[in-house]
Amino acid sequence: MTAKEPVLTVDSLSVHYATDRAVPAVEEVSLQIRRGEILGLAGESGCGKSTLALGINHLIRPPGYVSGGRVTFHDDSGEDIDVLGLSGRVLRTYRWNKVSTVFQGAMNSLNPVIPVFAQISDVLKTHRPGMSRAQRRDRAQELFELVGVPPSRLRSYAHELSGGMRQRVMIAMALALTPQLIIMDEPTTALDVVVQRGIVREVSRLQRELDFAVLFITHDLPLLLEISDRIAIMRDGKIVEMAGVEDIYFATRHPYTRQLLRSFPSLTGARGDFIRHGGELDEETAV
Ligand SMILES: Nc1ncnc2c1ncn2[C@@H]1O[C@H](COP(=O)(O)OP(=O)(O)OP(=O)(O)O)[C@@H](O)[C@H]1O
Repeated sequence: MTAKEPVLTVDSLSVHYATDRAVPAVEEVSLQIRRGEILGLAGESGCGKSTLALGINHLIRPPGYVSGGRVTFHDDSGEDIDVLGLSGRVLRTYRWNKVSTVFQGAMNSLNPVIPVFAQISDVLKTHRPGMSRAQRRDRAQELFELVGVPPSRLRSYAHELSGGMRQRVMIAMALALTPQLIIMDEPTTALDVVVQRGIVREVSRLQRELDFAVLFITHDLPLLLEISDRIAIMRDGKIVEMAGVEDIYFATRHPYTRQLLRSFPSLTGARGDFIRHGGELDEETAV
């Protein structure tokens, strides 16, 4: 299996919201996420990024509905899974085992009355019933170390952790079952810039170490230029451009992408120094 093979294919996916004024939130979107890559998805608020993420997870709820298209997960076993055809237990297993998601504000979705260890342990208990308590504890400890949270915090409750630590715990949970793809929808928006950058670096490092693919969604194009292999630009429900990071930055073909790039003044500084080159972040310029 090579790095260039797709892990997920979205084919002409359309999602509408049946409100008073019908909203076509995602319109005939086609894209592929390749094994082991970070695909950035950028676009201004309301362009349909979160709806696309929900669609990929088969999580669209009324008044939303999928009006057309397919989502296919290409499992590393060689099996192709028709995601929109899954339901019940098989769908739940797919969501944690194959593809996991860190949603916007997810750090507030930790249960406040249960220590974080028990929450990670629950995921393992449900999906890996053969694991003993000691194995679950060891795995939780290993996951905490991976995401940079001292394992001594395993007994903590969510309110005892900083926002950044809570988000790291959410990322640890998303990694728990070694999924092949992690979808991150504005995972750091609620955090201050320094903490945000720390977490994004961690995600980038983990991705290189563990080789899962990431769909990283944000309106923060400079951030995507730092961490992505390729970037898709979304506008009014459609993907208007998709290309490698350097092509997006130096040779964008689309006027809307140019407009988005111009809207970030910091991008007019040291030109392109912060772009991801061969998977390495430039530590000095990637502030
Ligand atoms: N539950 C809903 N009911 C009706 N319309 C919705 C619903 N959720 C989203 N929409 C509409 O669908 C469109 C796309 O919204 P979506 O949240 O997917 O965009 P987004 O790019 O993720 O925005 P943001 O960056 O602000 O999260 C918007 O016009 C939004 O108002």
